[in-house]
Amino acid sequence: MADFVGAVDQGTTSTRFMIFDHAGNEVAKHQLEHAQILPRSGWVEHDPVEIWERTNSVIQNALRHKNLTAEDLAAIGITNQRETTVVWDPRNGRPYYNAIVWQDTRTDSIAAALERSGQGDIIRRKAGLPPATYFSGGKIQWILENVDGVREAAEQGHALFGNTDAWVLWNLTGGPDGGIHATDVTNASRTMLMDLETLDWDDELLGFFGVPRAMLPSINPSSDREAYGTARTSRPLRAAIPITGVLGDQQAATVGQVCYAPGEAKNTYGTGNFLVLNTGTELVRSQHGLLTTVAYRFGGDPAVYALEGSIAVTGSAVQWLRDQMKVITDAADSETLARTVEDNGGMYFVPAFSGLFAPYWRSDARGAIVGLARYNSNAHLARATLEAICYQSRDVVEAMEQDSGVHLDVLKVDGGVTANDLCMQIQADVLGVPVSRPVVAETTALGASYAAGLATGFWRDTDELRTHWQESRRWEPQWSEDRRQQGYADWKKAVERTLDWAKVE
Ligand SMILES: Nc1ncnc2c1ncn2[C@@H]1O[C@H](COP(=O)(O)OP(=O)(O)O)[C@@H](O)[C@H]1O
Ligand SMILES: O=P(O)(O)OC[C@H](O)CO
Repeated sequence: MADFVGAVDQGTTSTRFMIFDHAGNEVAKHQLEHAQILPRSGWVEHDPVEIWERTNSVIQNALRHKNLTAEDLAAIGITNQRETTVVWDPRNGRPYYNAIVWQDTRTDSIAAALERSGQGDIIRRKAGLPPATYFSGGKIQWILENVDGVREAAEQGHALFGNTDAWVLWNLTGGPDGGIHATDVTNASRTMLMDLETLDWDDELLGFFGVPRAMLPSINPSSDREAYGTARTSRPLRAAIPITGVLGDQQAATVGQVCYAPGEAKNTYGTGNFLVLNTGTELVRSQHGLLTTVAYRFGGDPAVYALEGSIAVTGSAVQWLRDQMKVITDAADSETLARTVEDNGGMYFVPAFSGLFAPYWRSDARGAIVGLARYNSNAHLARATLEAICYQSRDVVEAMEQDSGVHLDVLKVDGGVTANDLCMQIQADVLGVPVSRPVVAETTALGASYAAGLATGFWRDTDELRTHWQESRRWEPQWSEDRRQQGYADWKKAVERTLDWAKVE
């Protein structure tokens, strides 16, 4: 009898494999980073072969470290960085080009042209998304137009598209030897190619980007007994394990944070930040710069939708302090350094490296540090970086409250940055509501395991999953209302200064 469920979490900076027991406790984990390839300003790529090799290694290592075998796993889930686009040749498994990452802005002229032609409004209505560099449609178009031979190959069925879920799934299920080409509704809802009502690829949308249907994976529920087949490759599992859960990482975190009722929300702090609010089985169309997206679909149940506030740069601003500016040597040092000052010393940092995502959607924005005086130091910059993470989250919380009428009485958080105690305290201060982190902080992998385990009966239903959630830490707001209001007003002024900077053709 298999006592555990496993999940691959293929993220922007790393890939991990995690194993959970029946009570949702972490049993094993292995994680490996992959290279961030930055060929030009605004371009961000990953090597899909490296990602697949890392996936293999983390599965093997997580099992080996705990003396487990594949037979100990009842099922596997896959969750992934969304939108990041891989196009490969199914005859040999070779990618035609590096994966174009969600943060990459090379498709800004494609997005601008969609807006100019009026097609942007059709994309908003059908796909629930503003035309932006963020989503997969423009990235596929770019590969079709710029990589020799791919368009012809795609028309003949020799080029497959997938986000990294589909790439990992295809490889795990046999690769060129019968690999399954499939994705789930949550990933498909991030392409600008799927109609949110029919939950199918839409010919009009495919036409906007010139994407042949033959390259697209089948769209399936996020939790499904049949669609994703079994992991049967000799490596890394050496046994046939059913793959029964697939969903985008932010939707997986929503499932892991047990946000199963309309009005429940979570905010994940990783490379970027992603606030997701469950809106139930009704589509809510944002009037304030949020995305309408699919939260999850379990088996034959109706799809559950969400409003999402996606922020491109949060934890990656801390990486920038470390790698580019050499202000710190480790992400955790951002806290130590920021604690040496009382406040930001008047300095605001808006890390609009990829333009601004929600709620602004301005690809012409670029990063700015404003309010500088000779008094300011590295410590103020560290503090301003943590504040930027929190103010950007306030921007999307405000938009969410305006769109949905839901007023949060507590913000559920998770992700790498939540290890930063000062940042979480600032978040409570900036929002004026408590911030709460669960015991299992790896909610993304947990949610993918839940999706997989629900399909096989390892877990009965979402009521059972709810009983697993436990708070580990809570931060209460401490700022006065005056300080909160003044700080936010200054932040909004700083955001204004970043706009209309980059030239979009
Ligand atoms: N103590 C910390 N303080 C601030 N940021 C941190 C800290 N620890 C990790 N991070 C940031 O968290 C991010 C990684 O979080 P993770 O949830 O693993 O992200 P992802 O899933 O996007 O790869 C990195 O951008 C890193 O800079
Ligand atoms: O891999 P993460 O955690 O940075 O998440 C990336 C998002 O899915 C992008 O939409």
